[in-house]
Amino acid sequence: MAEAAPKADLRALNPATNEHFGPSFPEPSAAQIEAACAAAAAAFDIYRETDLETRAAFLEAIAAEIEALGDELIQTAMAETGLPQARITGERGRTCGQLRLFAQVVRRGDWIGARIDPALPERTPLPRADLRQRFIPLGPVVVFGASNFPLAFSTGGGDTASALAAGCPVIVKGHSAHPNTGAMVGSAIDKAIKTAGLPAGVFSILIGQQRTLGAGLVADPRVKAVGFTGSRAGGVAFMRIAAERREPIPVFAEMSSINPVVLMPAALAARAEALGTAFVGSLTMGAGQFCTNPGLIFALEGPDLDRFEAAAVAALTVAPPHVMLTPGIFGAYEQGVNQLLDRDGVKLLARGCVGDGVNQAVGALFSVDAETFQRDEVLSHEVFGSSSLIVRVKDAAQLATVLESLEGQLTATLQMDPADVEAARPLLPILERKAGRVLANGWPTGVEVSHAMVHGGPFPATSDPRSTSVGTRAIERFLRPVCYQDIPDALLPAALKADNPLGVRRAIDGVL
Ligand SMILES: NC(=O)C1=CN([C@@H]2O[C@H](COP(=O)(O)OP(=O)(O)OC[C@H]3O[C@@H](n4cnc5c(N)ncnc54)[C@H](OP(=O)(O)O)[C@@H]3O)[C@@H](O)[C@H]2O)C=CC1
Ligand SMILES: O=C(O)CCC(=O)C(=O)O
Repeated sequence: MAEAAPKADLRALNPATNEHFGPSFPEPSAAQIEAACAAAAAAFDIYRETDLETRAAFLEAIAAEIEALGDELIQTAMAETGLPQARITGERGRTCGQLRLFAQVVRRGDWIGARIDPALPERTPLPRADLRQRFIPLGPVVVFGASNFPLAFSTGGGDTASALAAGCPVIVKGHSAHPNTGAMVGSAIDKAIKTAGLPAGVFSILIGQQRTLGAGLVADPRVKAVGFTGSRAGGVAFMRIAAERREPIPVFAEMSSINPVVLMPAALAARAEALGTAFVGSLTMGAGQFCTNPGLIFALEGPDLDRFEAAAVAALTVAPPHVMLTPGIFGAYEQGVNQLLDRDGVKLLARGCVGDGVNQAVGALFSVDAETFQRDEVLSHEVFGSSSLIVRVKDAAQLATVLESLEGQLTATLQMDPADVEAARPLLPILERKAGRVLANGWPTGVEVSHAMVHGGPFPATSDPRSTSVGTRAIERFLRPVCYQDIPDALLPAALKADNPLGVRRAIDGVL
């Protein structure tokens, strides 16, 4: 097979104008990939044993350095993504808040998970050894940021924050859709590294667009885990590379979700119009470029659903178009919508306003009956953007069956009134099995960064349903337990020494 022609050096593209701007980013060479992996490996043993205060202050310094980039960062991210100022400014706040939250987690030290089962030399018939456990970080982590969150899910975003909090050096594969934003945030992290006096290999960013870059990083034997947010195809490609390595490694990929919303009968009867309008608000926000976008609505057919549809149609018809992140993402959206337009049994209810700019998504709302939905697998594929499908069900039994047929999701939502509680009860176990977050009376877009948040779920929402990519539990993905048996106190890590110099919480014989 002929080799693909080499691509021109990467330059930023403004999706609102299709014009390139800013400097060229030459593709990182094999030697640069090698150097980043070697530096991360060399930094690991030093960084993972930094004291809690140093590591926490480092995360806070990253937040401060990102803020110090000021308006130039906001303007650059806007030009590279087409996202509006308020959104990028809010995202910067979320990014820095996330780093500061992880700093608190690091200081508290609970993540170390210290456990001590003291020796029982007199126990019969066999004595017990002294057993002490703590979590240690996995090693260098490769992070693939998302195109749709150039700050909060990218270079200095959640995966980077949680991996650094755990004590893992990070190598970011900079997203080709926002190279300048990535480079600016990378330079902020470099400054924080210098301030903290840490080895340079604690963080690096390689900005490029060749498949060999990401693939080479995931295959490198010094890399011990991967964080990814993006397409199902990309996530699955990295799962495969990671599994085929001589030493397979975990991949925490957040990929594809269509986020079912169930309109329960009493709620629908009481507030069909308000629900229809609010639904379109969530669907069209940010051109629907959220993996939490409400892509599927389920409700019993009848006049209340007709009212909901009428309100949604009225709201969508006047919804303005919005430029999408990249021409590629716009093309994929158009293809997804056109595919739905061609499907047997699928009815187009409404389109949004058409604009005169390039790469502008026009919202799309469809409806289908539950039998057709269940027969046609294509109807439950994610269309990334402001497209959604209303599935009309006949009765409660069919609703349960159709929910049971769904793939794994990041979220599942119930719009419900108090009178719906008993009808919702049997649905909850199904939704728990399908999704990482179950909501009542909200819309799934907008993920809170907190301790109890789960932004995860069964495949294909993620590659590993046991964790979350948002919230403080994300640190657990990058840790593994080690048990120290009869190790002398002088050699034990500080968290496990007899006099507990770190003052961390420890479980002694299982009791905290
Ligand atoms: N689940 C979610 O949260 C999101 C899902 N998406 C989905 O992804 C689609 C494309 O968006 P995008 O953000 O570009 O996601 P991609 O999955 O295409 O890209 C994400 C990152 O992974 C890299 N990458 C992807 N596939 C490979 C591969 N096979 N080998 C090496 N590197 C790879 C990309 O490199 P490069 O920069 O060179 O392209 C990029 O850095 C959207 O249309 C949407 O369907 C998008 C954003 C968020
Ligand atoms: O809705 C959000 O705030 C986060 C969504 C998300 O994780 C994504 O779109 O990648």
